[in-house]
Amino acid sequence: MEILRLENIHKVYGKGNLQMEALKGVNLVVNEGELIAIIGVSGSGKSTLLNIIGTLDKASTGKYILEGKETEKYSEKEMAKLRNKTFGFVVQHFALIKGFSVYDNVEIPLAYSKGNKKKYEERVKTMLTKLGIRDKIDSKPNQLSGGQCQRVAIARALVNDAKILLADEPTGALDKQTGQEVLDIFKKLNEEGKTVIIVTHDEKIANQCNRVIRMEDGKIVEDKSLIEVVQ
Ligand SMILES: Nc1ncnc2c1ncn2[C@@H]1O[C@H](COP(=O)(O)OP(=O)(O)OP(=O)(O)O)[C@@H](O)[C@H]1O
Repeated sequence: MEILRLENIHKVYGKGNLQMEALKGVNLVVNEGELIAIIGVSGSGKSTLLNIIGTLDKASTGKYILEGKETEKYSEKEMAKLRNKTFGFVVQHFALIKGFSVYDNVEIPLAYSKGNKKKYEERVKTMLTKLGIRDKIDSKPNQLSGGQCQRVAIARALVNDAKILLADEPTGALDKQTGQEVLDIFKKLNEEGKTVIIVTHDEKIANQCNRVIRMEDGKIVEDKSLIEVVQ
């Protein structure tokens, strides 16, 4: 089932002489439960595309239909709420808050939800257990390895039960083995039903995804399925 659709998306940064077109007419349909890699050289528009998919940024022109509704139709406030419940974000350098414990970092997305504190505490602990870092609950990020930091970031991305995980170079700051372990987590989450989109320039990572989208100069130049998706 379709979860999101981009139609003829263009993204222009800057003004006047300094204009730069980062996306030049991108069309893309993502179905629920896909595991997608977006690859391409530096500057080809991968992060721009991921940020538009995650509604962190807006297209200059074109249509974005998220779960059947045009994103243009949402107010800023509605969009923020929808973003928080739909997307989990993971980035290359983890983006953890240094002075916060692991627990506090993972709890951040819940701070915006109104609900039972006890229930949230259970939810954070469940996520930490799932990611194999329950014993690090009181540690600060500088006491953790890179792989452990990325697990904390993934736990944070999942704590709201996001349907779609968006990861921008999630293995980029990790050694090969730790990067593979992080990819294995994404694969497992995908098997459990999450839709996962990973930006990477590592072909070995991309080749383990079900679908590989190659970007070049702001356009999708290749979109291939590596594994038949059972409908
Ligand atoms: N905020 C911005 N203002 C102006 N230009 C930008 C901005 N963000 C990105 N760009 C430009 O848009 C183009 C696409 O950038 P983008 O970050 O999407 O590429 P990328 O494929 O993700 O690259 P990388 O692999 O290096 O992260 C680049 O030429 C970049 O310089």
